[in-house]
Order: sequence, then structure tokens, then C-alpha cells
Amino acid sequence: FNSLQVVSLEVSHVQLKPVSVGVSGVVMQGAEVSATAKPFFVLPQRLSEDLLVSALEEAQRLQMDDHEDEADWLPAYETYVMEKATMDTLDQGLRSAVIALEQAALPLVQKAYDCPTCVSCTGFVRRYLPQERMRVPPHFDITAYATIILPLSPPQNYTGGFFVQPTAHVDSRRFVPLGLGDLVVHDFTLNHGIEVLHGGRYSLILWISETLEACHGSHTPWHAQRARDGDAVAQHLLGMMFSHGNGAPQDDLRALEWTLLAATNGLANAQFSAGTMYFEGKGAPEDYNRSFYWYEKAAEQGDASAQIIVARMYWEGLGSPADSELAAYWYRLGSLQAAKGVALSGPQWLLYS
Ligand SMILES: O=C(O)CCC(=O)C(=O)O
Ligand SMILES: [Fe+2]
Repeated sequence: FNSLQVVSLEVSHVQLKPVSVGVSGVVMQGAEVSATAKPFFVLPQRLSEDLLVSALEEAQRLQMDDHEDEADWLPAYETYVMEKATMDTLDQGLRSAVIALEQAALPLVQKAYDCPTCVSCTGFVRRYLPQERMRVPPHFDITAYATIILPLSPPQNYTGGFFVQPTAHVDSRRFVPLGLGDLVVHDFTLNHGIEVLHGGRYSLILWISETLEACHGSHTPWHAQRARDGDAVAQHLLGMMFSHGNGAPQDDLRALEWTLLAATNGLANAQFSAGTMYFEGKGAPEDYNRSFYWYEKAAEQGDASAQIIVARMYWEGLGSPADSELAAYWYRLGSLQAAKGVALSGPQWLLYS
């Protein structure tokens, strides 16, 4: 149960189809989205090369924060350029890039995601370099109603980059090819991530709030009603917010409640979280049977970490009868994905000891 070898991911690309959207004219719509996700869009070449060159130079000089990233709790290597809808003091290139980005994409956000009151709330620059951070694992943006992404680095500086992943299995991962000045627009229902395979990449990201009021109060009111209406992604995100005390008070009971609703609605990310919460006794007494039940559901949907954990639980007879054949079966599936470079997460004892 150790030494998972890491080899490179195969790169396959998402199919983009031209569509016409309101005031923004022709944009490219991604076809590889999950059942719950709204479409995402690529706006081709909305920023000039000159602007991108100076914005990239300035981004390279920025001091990066090492606070924890909300997708994997490792140092983020990001720097805020806008907070609560107010732009920080920035050099000319980055400042112009933020303004141009908003002008190019906010009308599309308002139209495509049906929110005329949407505003840019939070902006940040991210850096992906070898030895620091080369990935953000698949996730939903917790505190944004919608997101606008501009890679500042030209495509020849790196391979890989932004991907979407409709299922929990890495084989459903599709990279979105982005040329110089292309932007991505997506909403909170899109499971996405970053995997830089070679080289280095800088990006400029705007998180959009549904209203200025929500932005100023650091609230995400759009999740509450949707979660009550049965949207599994919104339920999962509320669960994460209560669990981590991010955008909501820390509250394990409510975290488990929302997570179980999302898990019951079939969202693999939530099934994995439910497994971990029962394993660690968060929001409910420690319960290996329930933990195993939810981990196995996530494993069946293709989640690599869940597959390794379920293997371990079958091996130990933890929450299930001991079964070395099933342990080997799940271990093989999980390690095949780990060998493709998928980062594993979860209780360390279940993954690695
Ligand atoms: O760096 C990017 O292009 C996007 C990163 C991302 O998905 C995030 O910070 O939530
Ligand atoms: Fe994201």
C-alpha cells in the first residue's frame, strides 16, 4: 500500500462549438460538461498582445501569498488584485487587464447566467511554477457565482492548463485550449481545475458575486435557495462552507446535513466528503460503516482517492467485511489513476500507511 508511481497525464481537449450570445457576439461553448453544470464559454482574443505582455511582466514581479487554497489546503501562490469590488493599487498593465477583462466578460456573465446584478467582487493573480504548485485539483468555486479566467502566459509557455472534468474519474478530464488573449467564463456548477504539465503559467481571475450587497458582505446567498431547491452542487458547497467556516460559521452538524443531501443526490465530491466526515466523527459520531458506504459510492463513480480508501477498508475489514479480492480490485483502479498523476486526498492513515 504505498509508492504510487507518477507518470504524465494524457492530454485530450474539449470540443468547443461557436455559439451566439447576446451582446458579446460569437463565443465558444464547451461541450464537456456534467449533468448539473451550466455551459461554460471561451471568448476568443478579447485582450491585446501588448496589454498581456505588460500584465504578465507585472504579475511576475508580484509578491505571492502562501495562505491555504480552498481547493486543496496547500499554499496557494496567489495575490489579490481586487477585494470587495475595489481594485487594489496596481501597476498600469495589470490594472488595464482587470478593467479590460471585466468589460469583455461581465456582460456575457450577466446574460448567460441570468444575473443582471452580477458584479466583479474578488480578483487575483495565480502562479504555477515547478517546485511550487502546478495544479488545482478538480473543484467548484465556492465563493463565486461565476468566474472569469484570463491566462496571462502565452500558450507556448506551458502545456496543460485549464481543464473541465464532468465525472469523478480522471479519464473524463478535458483540457480547454486557450490562445493568447482568450478568456474563460463559467459559473459555480462547473467542476474544473488546473494541471500545468510543463513550463510555467500565470492567470488573472475574477470572482463574480450575484449582487454588490453579497460581495460587500462576503456572502453567497445564491447557494442557499438553490440548495433548498435540490441543486446538488449548491448543497455540496454549503456543506464545504459550514465545514471550513469559509463564508459561513463553522458548524459540523450543518456541514454534514448539507453534504448528505448532496451525496444522496449523487454528487461524488459530496459522497467523498460524507465518507470522511463519518470517518473522522465530524457532525456525527465516528461511524466506519457509514463512512465505508459513502466512500464506496464515490469509488464507484470513479474518484481515485475513494478507490484507494475503499481498498484499504476492505483490506482491514473496516466498515465492511474483510475481502482481499475486492481490496485488490479497488486498489488497482485507484492506483491506475494515481499513476496518471492524480493527487490523492483524504485521511492520511487510509491512503498511505
Ligand atoms: O488559475 C486559473 O486559471 C484558475 C484557478 C482556479 O480554478 C481557482 O483559483 O479557483
Ligand atoms: Fe476555480
